[in-house]
Amino acid sequence: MRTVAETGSTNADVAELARSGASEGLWLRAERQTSGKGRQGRAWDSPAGNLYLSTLVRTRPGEPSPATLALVAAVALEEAVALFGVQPMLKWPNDLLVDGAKLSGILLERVDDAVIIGFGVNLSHHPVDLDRPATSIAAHAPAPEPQVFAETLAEIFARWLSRWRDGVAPVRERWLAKAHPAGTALTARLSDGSAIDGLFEGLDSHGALILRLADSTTRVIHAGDVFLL
Ligand SMILES: O=C(O)CCCC[C@@H]1SC[C@@H]2NC(=O)N[C@@H]21
Repeated sequence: MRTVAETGSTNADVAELARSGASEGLWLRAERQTSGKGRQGRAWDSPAGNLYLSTLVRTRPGEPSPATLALVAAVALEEAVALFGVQPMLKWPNDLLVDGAKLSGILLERVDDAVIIGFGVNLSHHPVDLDRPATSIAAHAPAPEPQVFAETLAEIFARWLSRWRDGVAPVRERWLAKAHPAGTALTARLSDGSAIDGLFEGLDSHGALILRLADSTTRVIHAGDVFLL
């Protein structure tokens, strides 16, 4: 694992390395980021003390849908966090929540056949944002050292990645076991600003969210933000 004191974004760095032919298995951790990227074009505040870590997966023909790597990342992170004494709940697509507050974020980006996966985890502190409540491991248990957490996560991720290559089913099952139950009321906010209310029905084979709407039809959501009602 490579560690740097500071960079703009570990995802941007790993994307650059992927373009120049870097192999799968590369991990890059920064102690802080100056231009951390979140989902949906948001910024990810990245002061020292928390985890900023990215890796790269090279996808191959015949493997499960690359979009389902979001589930691999989420189940690996959930397992790592639980090892440090905090039991989070997964929220689609790959947020970890503790008592409804966001503990971490995962950002997936495509570069040709590579998928860059970036993990941001609030280990020792969290941003205060009344619209989007956040929390940290430190708020519930002793905060791990970022390097120790990073190495633990990399090991667990490798295990889930290899299971995923044999088929997405066990990853999907694990995700569902750790997520909000079927029937949970959710609002999905799409990138065009529209919002859809529905009940959580499950995940399709690409890991997309299936919502049961009030008129009993289902709607498949591929990208967006989801809020628990
Ligand atoms: O918005 C989210 O929930 C996703 C946040 C992802 C943040 C991580 S921190 C490490 C990696 N580098 C980035 O610039 N972003 C991801």
